[in-house]
Amino acid sequence: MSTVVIGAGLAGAFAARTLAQAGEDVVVLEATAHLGGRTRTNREVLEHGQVADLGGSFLDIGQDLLLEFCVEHDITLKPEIRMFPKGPDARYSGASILLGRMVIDETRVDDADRAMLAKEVQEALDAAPPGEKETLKAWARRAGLSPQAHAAYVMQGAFNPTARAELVSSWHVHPGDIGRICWILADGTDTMARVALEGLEVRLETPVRLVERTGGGYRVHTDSDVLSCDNVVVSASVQATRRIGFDPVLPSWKVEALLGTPLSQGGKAVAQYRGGADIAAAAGPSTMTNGPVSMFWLKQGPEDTIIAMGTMADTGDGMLDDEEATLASLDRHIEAMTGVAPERIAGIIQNWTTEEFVGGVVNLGTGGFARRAALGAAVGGIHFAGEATGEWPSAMEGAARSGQRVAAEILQKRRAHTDLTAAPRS
Ligand SMILES: Cc1cc2nc3c(=O)[nH]c(=O)nc-3n(C[C@H](O)[C@H](O)[C@H](O)COP(=O)(O)OP(=O)(O)OC[C@H]3O[C@@H](n4cnc5c(N)ncnc54)[C@H](O)[C@@H]3O)c2cc1C
Repeated sequence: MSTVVIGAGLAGAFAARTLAQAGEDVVVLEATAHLGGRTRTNREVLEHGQVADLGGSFLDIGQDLLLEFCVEHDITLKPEIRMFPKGPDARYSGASILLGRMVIDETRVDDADRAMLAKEVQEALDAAPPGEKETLKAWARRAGLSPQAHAAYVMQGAFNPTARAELVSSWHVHPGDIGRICWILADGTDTMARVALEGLEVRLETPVRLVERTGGGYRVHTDSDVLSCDNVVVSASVQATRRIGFDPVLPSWKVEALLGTPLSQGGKAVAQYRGGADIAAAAGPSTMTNGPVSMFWLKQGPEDTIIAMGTMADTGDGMLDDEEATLASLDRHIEAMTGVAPERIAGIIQNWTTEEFVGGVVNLGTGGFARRAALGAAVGGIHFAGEATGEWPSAMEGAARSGQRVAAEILQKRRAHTDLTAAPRS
């Protein structure tokens, strides 16, 4: 066997697929019982065969590798959703996000108030734009926003769940290069990894414990097996990579990069309701809130059902471990939008903070490109993929591209070796 890929998330799936297509022998070892990693989809809990995406769900404009992959493999994308409207001057910005539907303290902010808040924020953005690394809170203070505009501006940071929304860098919402046009996968986000891994050898519930260098290659240790190979692809999150043993130990620059790269913390809540048409009409494509569900969006299903999916920051208040309390809060947010207590028929929440083989949500670009380069650099025949390792920051596209990158590294090395051994001796 030539390559062992650790992890069946998008990075591992795209690495394995690219290698296999080039004729390499590949085995994928996945710690959990699921394909897709942080694009996990639950198919058991919701009624009418509806799927619950527990991790990544939006393919945003610019995620071209994955969008093309979906088109090529007949993976159905739901029609485009504009999560956030354009601002008054046709820009997407921290202010235009505020033009979307909004619930603060479980009370709907009416349209006139929202427009006032957005105007106040837009004027402040024009007068004193935030610095690239300035946090939402720091800028809101510097700009002298009113208390309500401050609250509304800062709560946007929790949209891509993070423990301390106010400490997210302004870069994440201004300029708003997120949520311009998004697509959701009709059959669940994990469909991409499932399709990419079709026909490949994948061993589920097989956590890798140790990667050991031998004379000419590597031995990969699981609880029940030791696999020998020429190359290893590590596609686990930074948190999960820290738990894998390496013998000899990884060089200090790699360890420092792994230790210095935080993941945001949080999860996802998904609830299914009756009365879908009324909820859709009142709530619009997406609603921002000041928690515990930071933002939710809707997907209509059969028989007038509707699914609300929301991201949750882990603020340490225990909500991510309290399914009923979290779903009840989502109910109250829907009620705030519609004026009627909704009839919930199913629900599920996913805590990524405590997920053993992930340990968080995403790397929010806090590392900078120097750290990304160190995270992605190979150590001998050990190649590192994953959303935190590529130029594309912290998203499904970044993960998939990083998988292709490590596959190219391995194939190039293989070609160079073949050329060398085939070269005539002079
Ligand atoms: C709640 C949430 C919402 C998100 N929303 C979006 C979104 O809307 N759009 C978007 O583009 N991105 C989104 N993301 C981010 C996106 O899902 C991730 O960036 C991407 O899926 C990461 O893929 P990956 O392959 O790098 O890592 P992972 O998906 O973490 O895959 C790594 C795999 O390695 C396995 N593993 C770890 N350790 C071991 C071991 N020792 N042995 C064997 N296997 C191991 C893990 O179980 C996992 O399956 C979201 C993420 C979350 C959690």
